[in-house]
Amino acid sequence: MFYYHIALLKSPLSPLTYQSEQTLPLGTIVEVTLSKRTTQGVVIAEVEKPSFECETISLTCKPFYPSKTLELARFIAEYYVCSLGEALSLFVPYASNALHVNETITIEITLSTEQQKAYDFIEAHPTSLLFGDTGSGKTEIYMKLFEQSINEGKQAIFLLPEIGLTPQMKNRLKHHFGTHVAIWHSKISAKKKEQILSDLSEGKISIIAGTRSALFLPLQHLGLIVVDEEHDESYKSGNRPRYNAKDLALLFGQKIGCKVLLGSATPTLGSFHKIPTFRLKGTFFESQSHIMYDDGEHGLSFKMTQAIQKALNAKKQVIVFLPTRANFKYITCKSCGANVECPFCSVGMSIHHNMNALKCHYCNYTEVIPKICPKCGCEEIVATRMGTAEVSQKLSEHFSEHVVQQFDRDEVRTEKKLSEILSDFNEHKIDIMVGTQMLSKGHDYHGVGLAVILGVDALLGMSDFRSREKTLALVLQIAGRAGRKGYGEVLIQSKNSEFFKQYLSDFEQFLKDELVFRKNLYPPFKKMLRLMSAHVKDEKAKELIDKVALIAQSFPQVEVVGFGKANISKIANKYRYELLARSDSSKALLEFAHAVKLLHVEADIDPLSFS
Ligand SMILES: Nc1ncnc2c1ncn2[C@@H]1O[C@H](COP(=O)(O)OP(=O)(O)OP(=O)(O)O)[C@@H](O)[C@H]1O
Ligand SMILES: [Zn+2]
Repeated sequence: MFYYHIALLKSPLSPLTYQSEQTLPLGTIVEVTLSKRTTQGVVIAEVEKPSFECETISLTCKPFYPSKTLELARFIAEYYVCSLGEALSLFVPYASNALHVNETITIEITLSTEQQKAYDFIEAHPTSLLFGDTGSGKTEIYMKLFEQSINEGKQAIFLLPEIGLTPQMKNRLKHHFGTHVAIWHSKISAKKKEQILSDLSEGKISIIAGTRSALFLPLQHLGLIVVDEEHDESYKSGNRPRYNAKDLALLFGQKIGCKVLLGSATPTLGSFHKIPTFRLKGTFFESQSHIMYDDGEHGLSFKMTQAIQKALNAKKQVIVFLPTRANFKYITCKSCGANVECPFCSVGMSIHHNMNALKCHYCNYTEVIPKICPKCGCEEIVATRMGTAEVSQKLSEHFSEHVVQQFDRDEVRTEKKLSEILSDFNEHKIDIMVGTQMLSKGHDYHGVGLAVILGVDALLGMSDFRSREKTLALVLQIAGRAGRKGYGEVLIQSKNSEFFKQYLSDFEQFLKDELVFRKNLYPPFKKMLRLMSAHVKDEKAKELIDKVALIAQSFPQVEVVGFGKANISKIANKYRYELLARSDSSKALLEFAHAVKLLHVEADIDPLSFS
């Protein structure tokens, strides 16, 4: 009889011991029973006969995890504080009979002299950062790298924040690489996924373009990972394991020996600080942009409608950005000052006029818009902080001859609708597009003459040490959608125009100044860890975080920055508390995280969100 440690897939449990009559290679996927239920696990180690009775492995499966994957999963389990089974579950296993086909291809792109310099720099560095302005032509450089990768008989992964949002990118890839490229994201159908996996194992696919989960596909000849828009927070998983695909790409690069390229017009401070950087300046096409400010109250101002009118007169298109969905973010009582809150979350609910309802954006709870303040009974309650639906409506009324389109998650619910809107926009069937963050995601349209940016002061004022970096990056990305070819204007509504004036034309200077500000306090100089407790009973959640704080005392190298109620102290009826810790030593921080083995407490290493 042989004995093995089995990591149970998708289970938070530590590996368990099972027996087998035949020897099994490490990485074999097996079926075992646990409390009378059949479940899948992975053979991770052969062990001595244990002193207790153990159950027999019931079945072995064909697909398997190679030793490299086991090694990467071990790192993920250690670093992101999860079980090995959970870490392995991220990966798609390998088929046993994978083939490889060598092909050569030529694509029709000629790089400019500057682009070629960037390309040579990337070729010369195993890991690099392409810090290229919006519209500078980063994408074309990636395409050339993919061409080279195919011609070397290697495979490449092209990570994008939300490929679903950019059908344009899909078209560019398909145009150059045809069936050599496959698109992968969590919303493609199971059937389609199966087809891609089968094509992969037959060696038909050389490039996988997709969201963060694409990193875990079985690629035997991986030679290159490109992480586009590396600053984008959607690379970080919001669930356990809370990994960051960008950081994992860098790790995979080291462990597998493949090349890694990060690209962005607004790189994160961490990447800029650590990684050899090529600076690609200016736009590929001749273009010129003019930035204007409006320091009025939040809402549509005369200056704004004038600027829009001017762009429309010049037959240009306009994009209007706001960080808020719905008609209004809050409904506020004039007497007691309170926002009407969700009964299950400690957040104000938003007004959606099309449903005549108040809706919670955290748990989706919906109720009728009240006529009086539920707290004090006062009859004067007013809507505050305009959202996309309201601005769209106002602009449609004001510019009734023109087509206005709302562009956010409420309006764009399917991929079909998304491509329709974007292709209408491309064909200039839409004059004004009003949207949320979705507007900032790498769209390349040549007709946009004006970008209007609203509501950024609220983002700048968030209690997050990264709020300056995040807000500036967002504004730059949106501004970068205007005037990609020819003349473009940007109008920013803000009372912080000094800040934007100083840095919008020089993000690099911002990064340098920010490094000074973060020194000795925050990443990239310190490591951070956030521990969160959540429970239906308030006192239980608090008790848990108190326990965590007590455990922290045994780790002298770990500094507790603070602990107590989370920013949003209740979501979906669960009370939330948090502890924020930092350290110079990654090792000490992880030891502390692993020492906190409490049910209902979750660890988030290198946290990006503090809400
Ligand atoms: N070498 C080239 N030959 C022809 N067209 C190019 C070349 N490089 C860039 N372009 C064109 O310039 C425009 C901007 O390039 P691209 O979209 O690659 O910029 P980007 O750096 O990815 O921008 P962003 O950061 O805003 O997404 C595109 O329309 C692209 O097709
Ligand atoms: Zn709610």
